Amino acid sequence: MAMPLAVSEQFGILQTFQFMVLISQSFVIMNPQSYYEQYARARIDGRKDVISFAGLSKIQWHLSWNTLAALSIFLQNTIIIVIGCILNFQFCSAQSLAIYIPTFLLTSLEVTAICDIIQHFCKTIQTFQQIFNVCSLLIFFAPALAAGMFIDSIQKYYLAIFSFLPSFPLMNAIDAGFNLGYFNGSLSNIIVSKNYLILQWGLQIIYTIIYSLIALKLDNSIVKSKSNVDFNVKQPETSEKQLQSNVYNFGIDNMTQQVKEQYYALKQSLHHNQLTVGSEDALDLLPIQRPVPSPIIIYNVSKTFKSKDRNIIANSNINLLINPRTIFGLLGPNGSGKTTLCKALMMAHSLDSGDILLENASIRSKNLNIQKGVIGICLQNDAALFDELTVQEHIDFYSQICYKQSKLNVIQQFQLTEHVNKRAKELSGGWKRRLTVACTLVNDPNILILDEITSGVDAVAREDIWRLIKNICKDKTIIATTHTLHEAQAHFDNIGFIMNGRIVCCGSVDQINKLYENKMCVELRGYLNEDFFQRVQQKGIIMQDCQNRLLSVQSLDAECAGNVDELFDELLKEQEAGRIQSFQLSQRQFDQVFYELIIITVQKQEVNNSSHYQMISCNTTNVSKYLFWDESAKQDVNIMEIVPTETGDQCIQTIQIVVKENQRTVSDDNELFKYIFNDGR
Ligand SMILES: Nc1ncnc2c1ncn2[C@@H]1O[C@H](COP(=O)(O)OP(=O)(O)OP(=O)(O)O)[C@@H](O)[C@H]1O
Repeated sequence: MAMPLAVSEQFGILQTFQFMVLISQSFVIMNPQSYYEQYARARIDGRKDVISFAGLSKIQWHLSWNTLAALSIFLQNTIIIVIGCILNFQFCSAQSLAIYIPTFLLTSLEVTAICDIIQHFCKTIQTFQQIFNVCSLLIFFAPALAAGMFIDSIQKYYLAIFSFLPSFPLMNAIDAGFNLGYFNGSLSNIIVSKNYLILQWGLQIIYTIIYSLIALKLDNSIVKSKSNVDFNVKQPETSEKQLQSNVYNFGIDNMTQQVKEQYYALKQSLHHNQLTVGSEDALDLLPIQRPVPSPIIIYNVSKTFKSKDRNIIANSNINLLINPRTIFGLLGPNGSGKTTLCKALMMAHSLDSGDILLENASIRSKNLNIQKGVIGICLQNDAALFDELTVQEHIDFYSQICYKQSKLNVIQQFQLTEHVNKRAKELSGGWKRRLTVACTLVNDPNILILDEITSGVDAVAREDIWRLIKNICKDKTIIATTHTLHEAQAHFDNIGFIMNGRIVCCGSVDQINKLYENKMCVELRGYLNEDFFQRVQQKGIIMQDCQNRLLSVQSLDAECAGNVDELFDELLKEQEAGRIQSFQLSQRQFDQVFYELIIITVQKQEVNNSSHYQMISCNTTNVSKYLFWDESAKQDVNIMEIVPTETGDQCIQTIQIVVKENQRTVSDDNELFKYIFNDGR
């Protein structure tokens, strides 16, 4: 071994080398992926797979891990020292090696034992890192720096005191002494000459044993292989809806390893992505290959939710063809089945019958490729957002887990720039909705499902959101649900009205408007006599009351055959004659069309072979009585729901009744009552 140079002779190189040593040590201790963090992760995780794989007992595994850990640190430092020897640095003498190498080994054992203790008090890897870093600062660097700074000015024999401290402060003090250029080699001489080295090793062994015993005592996971730690610490708490949203938006269920494995396995097996359809009927209906972009075909889709006492038909024989790159709106009252259909599209539940073709593949083929990366869905209530994450963190998070990443700068596009550092919980409803849509678009899906994305958003923000979506998503097929009729009229290309799980009307906004262009609404103060009605009827105008005549303002519906002018003239004559004080003639609005459709649907006695819908009005008390008491009726009849009518009469309620499949059809209310309640009431 070459003789060490004097400090003054090697100062420049030494400084550089010392700096490297410091950096390497900082890296080991501070880096989140550092060796110790890996160790803690393994400990916190429990690594049952490693244990069973190696066939080791838990304690054996723990000890082997400790030894491996120690060896790894030892190797790292040995390399540094050997380089130092080759470069003939002062501290790399045989004497120094004798101090350092075994000390590093022992120190590493101590540190892993300390990791065990720290991890016991940590619920997450992050907390572990934080505590470990603070401890590192306190027990590694602070004493080391202090010792390094004063090492030349203190009496040599006081250095012995350091030997009685837990050993790594001492060794790091020596390290720092070297690294910072304060130390000139005399300490190693003293330690060796006074046999402090042996004392120090002895102490290190004792400390390691003590730390390990404390760790063993504290840490049940070693003994019971049961961790009290949530390993999924990088993930914010995730609700079922959020999970669905993540899965269906981005295709990677990063919450459970199992799903991830399945995903990759399926991805591989679906390498040769062929069109597959779920039923032979669908095969008959649809050609095998379709050009891209392809329409979405919803064919004969039905879904019934079964509960203990009743079945809810959420979707019933739905058939829709949604052209690519168009916006299709699903409108319907609460509980009509919109969300259920959206969920069917994203394969959140199995279908009772029918099939859906997306991107030339059937959802029944369980071809995960068609959902992952293809469909983006914004569920209601901003389910994809995490309260504690900022806007930027959301985009980063979804960018990390997405299947294919959009080139779009969604933050900019959705004008979220000034909110990037706000947490989701600090955003207003409208901004949350924007962020939800932005998160969905990170994955650049071909098909976008927007379930009531503008609910609770003011009119201006609503327009803004739609303007942005239409601007950004020109090449996407969008299926949107809404309760806002104006929104549907203004922004959707085609609309499907859904009621009681059935599509009752479907077409373009223009087509639907056209159906009603001759339908007028008349509001007037005063009363029209029978003569008036007869007169207009002769002109082909059919009018009827739609509200209570007792009100001073009378509302009437009028269906004109293109002769609105004549109706206006007749009304004017009535006003001049003093029979009415004022009147207003207007075209039926889109929302009135919608409400009318609902009324028509519920009034229409739909009878077909498979199921039968009835609306009946009856006394609430009797309904309740028979609903719950007449067991034989319950076997044959499913009561869907009880909807109070708007008559204001509390004892009259409208109930909707669905007769089970293959029961005989019932043609009128009386017979239905008889059928249900067996007593003709
Ligand atoms: N998981 C389920 N279990 C049982 N019933 C369900 C389930 N999901 C939906 N339903 C029922 O299916 C029907 C349709 O529900 P869906 O959520 O599809 O309606 P919707 O049109 O989206 O309503 P809204 O406009 O209120 O969101 C409702 O009667 C609902 O109670």
